[in-house]
Amino acid sequence: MKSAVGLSLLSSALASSNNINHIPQKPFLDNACPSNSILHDGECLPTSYAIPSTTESISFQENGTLSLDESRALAQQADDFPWTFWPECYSSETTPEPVCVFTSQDFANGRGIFIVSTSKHAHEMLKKPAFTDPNALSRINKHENPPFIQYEFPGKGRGLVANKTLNRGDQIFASTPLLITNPMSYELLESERLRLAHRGVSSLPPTSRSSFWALLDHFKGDPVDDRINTNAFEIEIDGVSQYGVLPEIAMLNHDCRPNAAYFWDEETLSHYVHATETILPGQEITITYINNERSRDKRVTNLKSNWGFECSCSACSAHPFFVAESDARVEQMSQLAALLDDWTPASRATPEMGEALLSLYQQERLHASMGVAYKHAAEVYSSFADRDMAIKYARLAVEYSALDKGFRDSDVKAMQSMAKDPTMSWSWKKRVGHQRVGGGCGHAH
Ligand SMILES: C[S@@+](CC[C@H](N)C(=O)[O-])C[C@H]1O[C@@H](n2cnc3c(N)ncnc32)[C@H](O)[C@@H]1O
Repeated sequence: MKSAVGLSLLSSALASSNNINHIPQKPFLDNACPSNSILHDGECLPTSYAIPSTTESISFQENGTLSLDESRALAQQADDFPWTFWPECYSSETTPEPVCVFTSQDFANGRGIFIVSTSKHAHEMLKKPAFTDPNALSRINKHENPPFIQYEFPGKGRGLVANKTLNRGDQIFASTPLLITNPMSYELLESERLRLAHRGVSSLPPTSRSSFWALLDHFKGDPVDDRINTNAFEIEIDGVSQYGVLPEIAMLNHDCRPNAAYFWDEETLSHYVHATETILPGQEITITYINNERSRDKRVTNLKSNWGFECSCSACSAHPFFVAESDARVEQMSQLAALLDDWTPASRATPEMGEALLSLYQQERLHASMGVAYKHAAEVYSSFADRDMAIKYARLAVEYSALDKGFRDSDVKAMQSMAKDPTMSWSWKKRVGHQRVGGGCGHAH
């Protein structure tokens, strides 16, 4: 299960009061240095800053002495250099190559982005449609006339409240991150990691920089690090789990029974949020920061230890009787899911179990993750060769899972195929002949 706002575990181990001052910026003076070097503190820069003729295989050296203006001028001197500033880099014994801050102020029509990563990873990102296809972001970062207003909630700070009816499947946001940071940066000295993060924020275009500084700093440590820790989403790029900060989506508060779901689209480097049920005007729009398919105590502990707040959502603050009932349902859900996941010849799974699982998800108001239950139901019906029921639930699985996992997700694609023709699914007839223990008719369809 993906986790949402998620850097706190990593950073709490590393957090300290080691605040870094903003990097001083000196005005850049046109200089009389040769074209492959630059004036710095009255001297032409050393060879580690030599400008390559191609951006493909640049290996940046550890550096850290250039002002932003100087590094902008150096970047401008290189042919086809994709970044707005010459990257500042640091390395340690455990980093395979220097970790640098790469900024593009042009990215996403001038919204900008900075990436703290190795040159190899950052240049892989440049090959994504988000950078290469001018139309890839045509539906992204459109924040005019939003379907919500910002509201201050006692005890949980700012949140977003619907100002019109949102139906299941309605898009609420689609945004690109202001920053992406690779966990490898945690292998640098903390002062160097923080320096790269501060440098990145200073290098964003002014509007995006202001959006970053307007974010909540829940833990009150280093001001940049804290904003990242409080607001980052876990995102995967080229198989590597990283952290991204998206200021619009970071305004959504947590609820264990959320009414919206999000997913990350790696190709467009965009994060989408959709309504997963009807949200009426005046209702808060919420997402989940955690896996909710666990007991209330586990959810509360997770939120407290990783995000530092007491969960006050209705599922967490209910009367102990209702909490116990909810926990029992969640436990039963996990048992049913395990039975439905058993594809051995001894499997006792039945379509009735799939129906029971769906009912429990609905009772628990876990609409945002219903895709999982619909997938189980589609597969179990397919395994008993019930074509129509497999199609019905496969269609629902696609609709719900696409909101939660994204339209490129492998489960979504598998359910799309099943909805077209269940007989081609790997699960088709897998359990025909199995006894339907405890289920209605007691025989296979
Ligand atoms: C990503 S921010 C959400 C927006 C935030 N409320 C703000 O004012 O910017 C996450 C922070 O919001 C607060 N928060 C989110 N959901 C909450 C909840 N259910 N109960 C209490 N505080 C919550 C916590 O301080 C958490 O660290």
